[in-house]
Amino acid sequence: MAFLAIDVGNTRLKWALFDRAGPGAAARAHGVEFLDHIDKLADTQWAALPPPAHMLGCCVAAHPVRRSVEEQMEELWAVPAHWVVPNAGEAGLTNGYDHPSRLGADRWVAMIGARHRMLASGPPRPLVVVMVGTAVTVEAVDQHGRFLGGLILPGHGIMLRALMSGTAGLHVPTGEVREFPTNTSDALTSGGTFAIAGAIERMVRHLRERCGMEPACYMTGGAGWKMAPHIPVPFELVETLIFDGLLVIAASRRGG
Ligand SMILES: Nc1ncnc2c1ncn2[C@@H]1O[C@H](COP(=O)(O)OP(=O)(O)O)[C@@H](O)[C@H]1O
Ligand SMILES: CC(C)(COP(=O)(O)O)[C@@H](O)C(=O)NCCC(=O)O
Ligand SMILES: [K+]
Repeated sequence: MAFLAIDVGNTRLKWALFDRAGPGAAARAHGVEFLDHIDKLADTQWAALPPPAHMLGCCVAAHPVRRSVEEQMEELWAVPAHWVVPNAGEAGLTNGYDHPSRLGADRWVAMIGARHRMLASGPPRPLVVVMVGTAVTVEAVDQHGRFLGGLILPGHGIMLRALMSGTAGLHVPTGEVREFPTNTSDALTSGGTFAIAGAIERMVRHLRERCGMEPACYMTGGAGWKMAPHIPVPFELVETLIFDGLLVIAASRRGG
C-alpha cells in the first residue's frame, strides 16, 4: 500500500514514497526537484518507482505547476492526485484564519505534523512552527490545537533580490552572519537572518503571553539549516514536518 507524499513549494518539489499511509511509516524513496525541471519527473526520479496506491500532496505553486505534476503522475500510474485544501479543522487542529481555505496548504500541513509530533513526545503545549523556504512563515498554535495566526516574511533570496533591485550599491556576494557586520555582504546576510530570528522571537513571546505557557518551537524548510545557528529560542529542526503532516492527514481521512 505504498503512499506518495508531495510538497510543492514556490522553488522546489519534494516527494517521498512511504510503505503505508500513517504516522511513522518508512520512506522507501524520496527526492527533490526544482520547479523548472518537474516536467521531467516521469522520465527521471519517478520512472523506476513502484506504483503508489494513493497520493496526497500540498501545493502552493501556480496552477500550471500542479497540473504538470498531475500529468507526470497520469503518465506513470493510475493513482488520482489529492491535494490538501485547508479547512476549518483537520486531524486535531482548528483553523483560526479569517478564510480557512486561503491559508497556504504547506503551512496547515506543517502545523498538523508539528502538533502530532509534540503530542507524541509529551503533554500539550503551545507551538511555534517556522518554515524557511522561498518565503518564511511563523505560525502560532495554542495548547488546544487552535491555529491562532501566523507571520509571512520574505525568505533570504527574496530579501536580497528586493534590496539589490531597489538600490544602486548593494550588488555584492553573499556574506557571513555577524552580530556587528562591517562590510556590505555581511550586513545584508546578517540583516536577513536576524529579521527572521527576530520574527520568531516575537512570535514565541506573543504566544507565551497569550497561552501562559512556554511554547515548543519546530523549524522546517530547505533553508532551515541556515537559520538553525541563529534561532534565539530552544527549537527542533524537523526536515520532514510536511511529510509527517501529510501522513497524519492521510491516516485520519482513512479513519486510522
Ligand atoms: N542546497 C539548496 N538547494 C536549494 N535551495 C536551497 C539549498 N540550500 C538552501 N536553499 C534555500 O531553500 C529554499 C528552498 O527551500 P524549500 O523549502 O524547498 O522552498 P519552497 O518550499 O518554497 O519551494 C531556497 O529558496 C533557498 O533559499
Ligand atoms: C506563504 C507561502 C507563499 C509560503 O510558500 P513557500 O515559501 O513554502 O513556497 C504559501 O504558503 C502561500 O502562498 N500561502 C497562501 C497565503 C497565506 O498563507 O495566507
Ligand atoms: K514549502
